Amino acid sequence: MPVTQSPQSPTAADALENSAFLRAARGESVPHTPVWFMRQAGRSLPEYRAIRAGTTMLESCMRPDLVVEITLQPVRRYGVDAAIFFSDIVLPLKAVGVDLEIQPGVGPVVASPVRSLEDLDPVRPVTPADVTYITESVQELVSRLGGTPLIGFAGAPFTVASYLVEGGPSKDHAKTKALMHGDPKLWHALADRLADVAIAYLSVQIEAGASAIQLFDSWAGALSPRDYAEFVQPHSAKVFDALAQYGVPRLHFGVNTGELLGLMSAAGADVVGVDWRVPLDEAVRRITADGTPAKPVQGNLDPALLFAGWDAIEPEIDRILAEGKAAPGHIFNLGHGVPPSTDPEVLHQVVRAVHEKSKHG
Ligand SMILES: Cc1c2[nH]c(c1CCC(=O)O)Cc1[nH]c(c(CCC(=O)O)c1C)Cc1[nH]c(c(CCC(=O)O)c1C)Cc1[nH]c(c(C)c1CCC(=O)O)C2
Repeated sequence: MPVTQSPQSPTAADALENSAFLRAARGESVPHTPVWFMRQAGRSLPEYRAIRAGTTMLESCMRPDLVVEITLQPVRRYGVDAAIFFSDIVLPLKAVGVDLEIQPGVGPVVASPVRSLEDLDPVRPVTPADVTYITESVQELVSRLGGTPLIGFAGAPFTVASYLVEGGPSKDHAKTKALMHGDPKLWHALADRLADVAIAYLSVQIEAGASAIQLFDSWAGALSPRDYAEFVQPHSAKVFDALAQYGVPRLHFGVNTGELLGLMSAAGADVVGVDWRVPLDEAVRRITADGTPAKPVQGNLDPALLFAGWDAIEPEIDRILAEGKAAPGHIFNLGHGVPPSTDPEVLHQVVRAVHEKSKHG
């Protein structure tokens, strides 16, 4: 097994290995339920808005000074149990020269959407030399974070393909589904290429010291289980298989994936992320329906609840912690990303409550 870079001191390495996040991800007993938030770094934090002023999103992702500071901001403010690397799912494409940008308030926009096999030529996996700033940022973060794990991430083949085929964000993913069914050969070539893109990008992050990885298939919930099984699962499985050699926990998440939880788990995830639509104990039933043993789950407070007041949030935390006990490990999170208008104080209160309520649990 390749040895990932350890933090400098043996005590930090020990604290890291025994962190609540990594223990829960491995299904081991924990001192408290670990908690972090998808999109914990970002516009909800005034210190993020200040440091990002005048720099585009993708430029920021290529500057280690900004990546390190932005990744650390929510860890400092909230005391979350894990940091997530500040980057974006389209960064590895930008890094190899695919013509795209991230438009504020919109998302990734691609200049020449994929329509033919020739359009795949620019879509190639990064080499470490393409992204020295990623290696540098991860190494610096690992040494600064000490006992707090750093989660690396990438976009899964379907979700990244959707941006490349639609040319930008889409509600129905209609062009992507049309390509999938109308030209399966091109679809599989694209998805296979994007599996290699994710493997390369995640390998760089793990080799630089990331303790876990999350594969975001945010938009997979748009697919029927049948389409997911035929057109998507084999490509995501390729990513998980290729990373197994590193031995770090592999998390998998998508929105609206209630019907897909079993298939997404079977793709090779060690931890299954769940949005707010399916209670965690029901998610465990769906994951184990085909006879596979239960595995740790992550989730699943509805981000909309962050605006409902503490009297509404607190019972939801209690419910989610109780339902999470059905799994061999539970990592508390939202059911999707932190909305930009969230009051950071509410997130801080959630972290404190999860820790307090789950102590010795
Ligand atoms: C689908 C997707 C994207 N990017 C990502 C996903 C999968 C996760 C999910 O489902 O939310 C992944 C992502 N993007 C970003 C992170 C940072 C780490 C974290 O979670 O804190 C992560 C994990 C930073 C970002 N990525 C982006 C921002 C906002 C940029 C800004 O601050 O102007 C951030 C902080 C831009 C982006 N990039 C993308 C979108 C939809 C947007 C938002 C567009 C907008 O509303 O402005 C594509």
